[in-house]
Formats: sequence, C-alpha cells, structure tokens
Amino acid sequence: MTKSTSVAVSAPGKVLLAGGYLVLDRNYTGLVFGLDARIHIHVTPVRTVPGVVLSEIVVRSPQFLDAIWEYGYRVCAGEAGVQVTELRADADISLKRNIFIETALSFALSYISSLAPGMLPSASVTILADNDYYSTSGANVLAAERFHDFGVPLSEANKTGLGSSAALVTAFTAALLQFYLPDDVFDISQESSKRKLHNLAQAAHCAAQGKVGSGFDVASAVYGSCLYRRFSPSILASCGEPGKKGFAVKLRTVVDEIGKDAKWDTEIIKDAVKVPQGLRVVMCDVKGGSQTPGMVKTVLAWRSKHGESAEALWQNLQKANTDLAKELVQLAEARSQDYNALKECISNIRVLIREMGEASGVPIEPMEQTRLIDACSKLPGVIGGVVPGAGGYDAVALLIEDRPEVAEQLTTFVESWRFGGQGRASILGVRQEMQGVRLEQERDYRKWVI
Ligand SMILES: Nc1ncnc2c1ncn2[C@@H]1O[C@H](COP(=O)(O)OP(=O)(O)OP(=O)(O)O)[C@@H](O)[C@H]1O
Ligand SMILES: C[C@@](O)(CCOP(=O)(O)O)CC(=O)O
Repeated sequence: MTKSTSVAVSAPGKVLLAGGYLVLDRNYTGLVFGLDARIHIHVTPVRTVPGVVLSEIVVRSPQFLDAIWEYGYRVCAGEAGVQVTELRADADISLKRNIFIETALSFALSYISSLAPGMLPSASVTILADNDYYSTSGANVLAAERFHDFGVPLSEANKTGLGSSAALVTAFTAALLQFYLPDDVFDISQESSKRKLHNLAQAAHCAAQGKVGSGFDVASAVYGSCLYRRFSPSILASCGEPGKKGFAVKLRTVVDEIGKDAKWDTEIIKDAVKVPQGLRVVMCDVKGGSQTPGMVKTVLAWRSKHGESAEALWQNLQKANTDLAKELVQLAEARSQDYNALKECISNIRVLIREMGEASGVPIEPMEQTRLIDACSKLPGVIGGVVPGAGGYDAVALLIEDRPEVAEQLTTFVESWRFGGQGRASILGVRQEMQGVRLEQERDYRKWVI
C-alpha cells in the first residue's frame, strides 16, 4: 500500500501573541501566528534485497550529533495498535529516547494500520529544522547553509522557543500519513485530511508531553496563523495508549470523529487574523533567560482561588486580545498606516498581563522584559511588543514596520542590550506565516538525506 516514492512535508513554528493562560480555557481564545521557521520531514522507502523482510523505521536528525533513532514495530493483537521498540542503531551509540518521535510514530502507525491492515514497509525519515529553532552561539555554523549543522547533541542545543515539538509531531505525522496512505484516503491539501491530521497530532503531542495543554501550537502547525479556541480535553480521555487492547479502534474513533458526540470542538478562525501589509512580527530571543518552571500551575492555582476577581481580569484580557486582533484586521482591510490605535491595543494587553503576573506572583512580564520592550518600542518603526505565550524571561515578540532599516536598527539595538546579569538578546530572522502544514518537493531535501 505504500507509495514507492518519497514524500516531504513541512509545518510552521508558532508564537502566541495574545491569550497565554486564557487559551487553556475554552471560554477564551488565543491569537497565534505561525512562523516561517518550519520543521521539514522527508520520508523515503528503504529498498531491501529481495527475500529480506525488514520492519524498521530509521529516523535521523542530521543537524545534531548522534541523532539517529531506529525503531522496530509490530501490529499488536486485540486491535491494540502498533507498538514501536527502539533498536540500537550503532553499538557505539547509547539509546537516547526521543519521546516525541517515538510517540508520533506509534500513534501514526496505529492509525494507519486501523485504516489499512497489512504490512507497513520499512522507511527512512529525515528531520530538518529551519535554523532559527536553535541559537547558534558557540556553534560552528555556516550562515549560508540552508540547514545548519549545529555540531552538538540535540539535548545540548539551545531552543529559541518556537514550538519545535509541535511542528515536529505535526509534520512527522502528516508525512507518514501521506507516505503510507493512498491519496483518496489521505491528501494533506484537502481540508478533511487536515482535520484528521490535527486530531491525530494533538493526541500524539499530548501523549508525548504527558499532559493536555491548550494545543494552540499543534493547531497553528496544521492551520497556520489563526484565532484559536481549544478543544475540550475530555475528547482525548478515551484514547488509551499503544499496545493496550482496543487502542487502534479508539484512536481511529477519536481521529475520524466517529459516532455521536465525537466531533472535536476546536475552533480555528483564520479570517480573524491578519497582518497589515507594511507590518511584520519579529521574535527576540533572550539567551540565558529562562522560563520559570511551574508558571502555568501557579497562575491557574491563583485563578481558581480568586474566583470573581480573576474572572474579571480574564475577561478584560480577552477583550484586549480580541481588540488587538480586530485592529490588525481593520488596518489590513483599510490599508491604513495609522498605528496609534494598534499601539494602544498592545499597551492595554501589557497592563493586564502585568496585573496577572503581580496578582499571581509569577514573572509573566518581568521587569527586565518591561524595560526591553519599552526601549524597543521607542525605536523608529517599532509599534510595540509583548511577552508571548506563557511569558517569562526567554522571549519577546514585537510588531514592527516591515522595512529593512527598521529591522536592522532593532537588531543592532537589541544586540547591544544588557540585562542586569549576563543575559543577552538577539532578533531571530523569522516572521509571521499564514500557511500551516504543506507538501514540499521531496527533491529539494535530497542533499541532506542519507
Ligand atoms: N530537530 C529535531 N530533531 C529531533 N527531535 C526534535 C527536534 N526538534 C525538537 N525535537 C523534539 O522535541 C523536543 C523539544 O520539545 P519541547 O516541547 O521541549 O520544546 P519546544 O516545543 O521547542 O518548546 P516551546 O513550546 O518552548 O517552543 C526535543 O526534546 C525532541 O524530542
Ligand atoms: C501558558 C500557555 O497558554 C501558553 C504557553 O505558550 P509557550 O509554550 O510559552 O509558547 C499554555 C498553553 O496554552 O498550553
């Protein structure tokens, strides 16, 4: 049933410009931008000598040292799906589990086998991440290389927080479905296939993370920039796990939304998000800055303890967030360059975010970031900035006028910025991207595929 040809798929990273914490609750939404930093997956058949039966999937991430994972897999009895076992690719390389790859693989193969029982031929998978997913400080990289060789193991790479695991799970799942299933069953260019991909990638990403987050990162990896309302977490409650009796059937029921009350209630509103021509989103990575563990837990604990006052804050923030989305759409449609109202929308959000941080005792927009955002906002052509996602010390997202001199001046300014300690910041070369997952030309990647 496999196509004899290779396939390549890519999915974008993300930035949650507005709606951090709120988006965990279905009563609120998040404004999420896909970014033009993508994770690319190439799948190719493994050609075997006639008579030799192999059942292996080898996954390589050639930008990192020792990043090779070799899996054996078997279809379990009792419709329990496909269980994968990591094999030792090389006697000298110790087993290093990559839980996101392993989980995405067993979920995708379980789903595929539930649709089309039979042999799943061996394949070789290559992961290529656009360079901005990792900081290159200290790495010996050639700027001109489309995909850097980071020269370190994946565990030592410094992530820039663009959502690599969600883009990876989404692109990886899409590539396997596209590779193993006939086009009339799965075709990534069709909306119905995208919806199934979304459901399957959310299920796999939650299982790999060991928790059910809001899923905005997987949603934007599939659909690109959008206003996002999360799915009810109960949808995934009945899914089970690979190797457990009935898993394949349960997974298929969830992914294909079979039966009464099976519909996913995710809302993806594409039209509610626009970036006016003449503006762009930029990401500022703060090296040495980190996210405080337990931020989400602490904020949610504060919220549940402070009933009405927390609810009022959530509602005010929701209004400020939707005002920002509306203003962006309005500017895009009117082709206006009057950014005063936009500046005010951003400032309103920041006031409320700081209120949330102070009330809950969590550094969502810490003083250091306030100073940085305020200083950047004074530069010509910079409209304003926010701490994206959960906030903290590690990143800032800015809206700027899309002129080279604005980005250049901002880059120089940010690079000379010093935090109290030794933290440093840099501007990443990414911008917003409206499109989500997409099929790529597989020949474009052959240079990096072993
Ligand atoms: N290029 C890659 N090759 C192989 N695995 C990768 C790659 N990029 C990410 N991963 C997998 O994703 C994991 C990182 O996921 P994690 O959720 O910690 O980061 P993230 O998604 O980038 O986070 P954030 O939400 O802060 O942006 C890695 O440990 C690895 O399992
Ligand atoms: C705090 C939260 O709302 C956003 C986290 O975003 P990020 O991982 O910081 O980009 C959590 C979530 O939505 O799953």
